[in-house]
Formats: sequence, structure tokens, C-alpha cells
Amino acid sequence: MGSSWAPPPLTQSIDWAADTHVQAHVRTRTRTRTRVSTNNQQVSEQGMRMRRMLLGHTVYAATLGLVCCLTWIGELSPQSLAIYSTLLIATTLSFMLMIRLGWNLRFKDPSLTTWAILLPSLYATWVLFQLDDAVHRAPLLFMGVVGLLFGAFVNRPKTMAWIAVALVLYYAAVIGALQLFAPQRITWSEELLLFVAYAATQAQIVLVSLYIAGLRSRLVRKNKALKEASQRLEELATRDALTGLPNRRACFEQLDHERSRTKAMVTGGACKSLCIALLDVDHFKRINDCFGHGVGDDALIQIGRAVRAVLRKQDFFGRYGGEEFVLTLPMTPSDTALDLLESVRHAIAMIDLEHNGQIVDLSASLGAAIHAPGEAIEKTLTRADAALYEAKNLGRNRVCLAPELRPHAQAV
Ligand SMILES: Nc1nc2c(ncn2[C@@H]2O[C@H](COP(=O)(O)OP(=O)(O)OP(=O)(O)O)[C@@H](O)[C@H]2O)c(=O)[nH]1
Repeated sequence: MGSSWAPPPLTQSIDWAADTHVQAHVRTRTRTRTRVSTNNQQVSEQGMRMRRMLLGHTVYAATLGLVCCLTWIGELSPQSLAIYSTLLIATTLSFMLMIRLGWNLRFKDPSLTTWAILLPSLYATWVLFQLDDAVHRAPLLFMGVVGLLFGAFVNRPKTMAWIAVALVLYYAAVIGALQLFAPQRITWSEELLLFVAYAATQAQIVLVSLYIAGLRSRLVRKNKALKEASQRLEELATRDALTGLPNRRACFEQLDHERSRTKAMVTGGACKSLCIALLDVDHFKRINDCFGHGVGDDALIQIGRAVRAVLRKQDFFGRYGGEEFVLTLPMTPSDTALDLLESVRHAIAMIDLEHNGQIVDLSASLGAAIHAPGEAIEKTLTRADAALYEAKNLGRNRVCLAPELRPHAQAV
């Protein structure tokens, strides 16, 4: 054993996921975090949809202004204006209400963009039918094109293509109806020009939506890669490179976590035994000196595997540094802890390690202490360290348990 093990400063706060016990805790924390973040994400997505809907409807407000102008210059009757504006306002309010009440979430496209384009465009089509010539129809027609642009940011290019086809068909229907019911309002050369320009603009918007979709999927891929990289970084920050066990940093975090947990238990009146143990490989320097550092490294890896195989899911086992390890055994009274640590010691002693035909004897000493309710974790660690010291002094390859303390008055 090296110099006496001093309790580490338990002040750092990093994400300490690395062992099954830690992972179990991380999973619970992650589940709660995921639930909260899913709710938050939904709220923010709904807010974004509402803002986008409002922005889209400013286009329809501008269209309404244009229809007012057409009424003012005598191109449209006041009754038609009243019907158009009522339909438009009712549709806008209905969409906003649907988003507010969350009813939009039942739709395949919760943004309702397709309907927010097709319905007002249908009302505009009805106005177009009442206008006298192509010159008066053109501004209203192109105002709708701007509305279509909003869809390009949300819809897939295929959906956009269908919307564009529907809008061109709307206008084709206007020309058809005019030809049937009011042919005197059609000048074919102007009408053809307008129709071609309108259809070509729609096609260009579909192309823009294709480009935007490409950008969107690149962004999704980059986000995914970033997420994976940050997970990998988190892993590197908390795992010991040699043994794959939680590293020193993760050990601090685990102890920090146990400190808050025991504090919460005392506050909540629940007193579940927590055992903290320190493990130190015996005469490790000798192994290094006799067999080389490679064998020493191999021994540490094998010890990590052997101990993990013995421990329960909820137990934590981390490499504090060199040949020193920390264990936390939650909800474990002293007799169970002693049995478990004895199995750990036995598992290490049974490791079959050879070098050039020579057997490498491995053993470890363990010191443990049962956390007393209200006791500071640092104090429990100091008691475990004293027990480890005792195990070393008594001849190594053994487990020593610190005497249990009476419950402390106050949690630290
Ligand atoms: N191979 C290898 N050796 C390491 C590693 N980390 C620390 N060591 C060695 O571990 C040895 C620890 O030696 P000591 O602190 O004297 O303890 P010990 O020889 O185990 O003696 P006791 O603990 O008293 O039984 C030192 O020689 C370190 O160089 C490592 O990652 N790999």
C-alpha cells in the first residue's frame, strides 16, 4: 500500500456514468431528464409552430389588404370581401386554436402547413374567379406564391410538389370556369402568359424546397455526429483507459452522489446501510519489478474484470489511481458487505495469471466501513482507509471492517 489514502475533495460535479451501479443511476436520471426534456421540447416546438403560423398568416393579411384594394377600385363587391375576410380570419383563428389546444399533434404534419396553404388559396381562387381580367388577377395570384414559400421550410419536396400542382390546378379551374361562365373576361394571350409564369414560379419553389430539404438532412446528420462525439467524450472523461472501469473523476462523482443520497435518506427518515470500501493490490510494485509493467497492467485489467463479475448491478467499482480502487455497496448491511468483499478478495486471489511459465500471485487487501446515518462521507472513507491499513498490517490478502458507529445527529 502506498501512503495513507486521503479522502478526495468531493466538490467536482461531472457526469459520472461508467459502472453498472452508476449506469443504473444515470439511466434513472436520464429517464427523468428525457421526460422533462421531451415535454420542454414539445412546448418549444408548439411555440415555434404558432410563430410560424402567425408569420405565414401575415402573408394572408397582406392578401386581405390587396382584396380590400380590389374592392375599393370597384373590381370586387363588398359582399365578396366580407365573405373572403370572414373565411380567412375564421381559418386563421381555427389553426391557432388547434395549435393552442394541441389538436394539431394528431395530424401527420402537426405544423398544418399544407392546410394553411391550400385552404386560404382556395378562398383566393374564388376571388380570382370574380375579377375582370388577368391584370387584376396577377397580384393576388403571386401573393399566394409567397405563402407557398413558407411550406418549403417544413414540408418534404414531394409534398411541396403536390401542393404546387394543386395550386396550379386551382388556377386552371378558374380559367376553365371563366371560359364556361364568363368568356368575355378572358384574353387568352394574357391568360396564357400569366398561367405559364405562375406554374414556372411554383416549380422553382419546389426546387428551393429540394435544396432546403438537403440542408435540413445535412443538419440532422451533423447533429447526430455531434451527439455521438459528445457521448464519446463523456465516456473518455469518466472511464479509466486501462481497465475500462470508472476513473478517478468518476469515483469522486460517485462519492459525491452517495453523499447527497445519504443526506436525502437521513432527511427522508430512511436509513439504508451504505458500505464504502477501498481495495489495494498487494505488493504490486514487486509484480511490476519482477514481471515488468506489461504484466502489471494485465493484472490490473484482470482484477477489474474479476471484481466486476462478483459485484451486484447496483455496486460501484472504480479505479481511484494506480493499484487502488473504490467500492460503494448501497443498501448493504455489514454482514452482507463482508460476504461480498470476501468474494471480491477471493476472486482476485483466484486470478490465473502467468508470465513465461511463472505464476503471478495476485492478492488484494480491502478496508470497509458502513456509513453511519448523518456521518460525512469523508469520515466514512477515512474509517475505510484505516480498516485497509489494518488489513495491510495484519498480513494483507484480507478484508477488514471498521467498527460501526452510532447514528450521527446531523447529515453533512
Ligand atoms: N503496471 C502498472 N503499474 C502501476 C500503475 N499505476 C501504478 N503502478 C505501480 O504500482 C506500484 C504501487 O506500489 P506501492 O504503492 O509501493 O504499493 P505495493 O507495492 O502494492 O505495496 P502494498 O500496497 O504495501 O502492498 C508502483 O510501483 C507504481 O509504479 C499502472 O497503471 N500500471
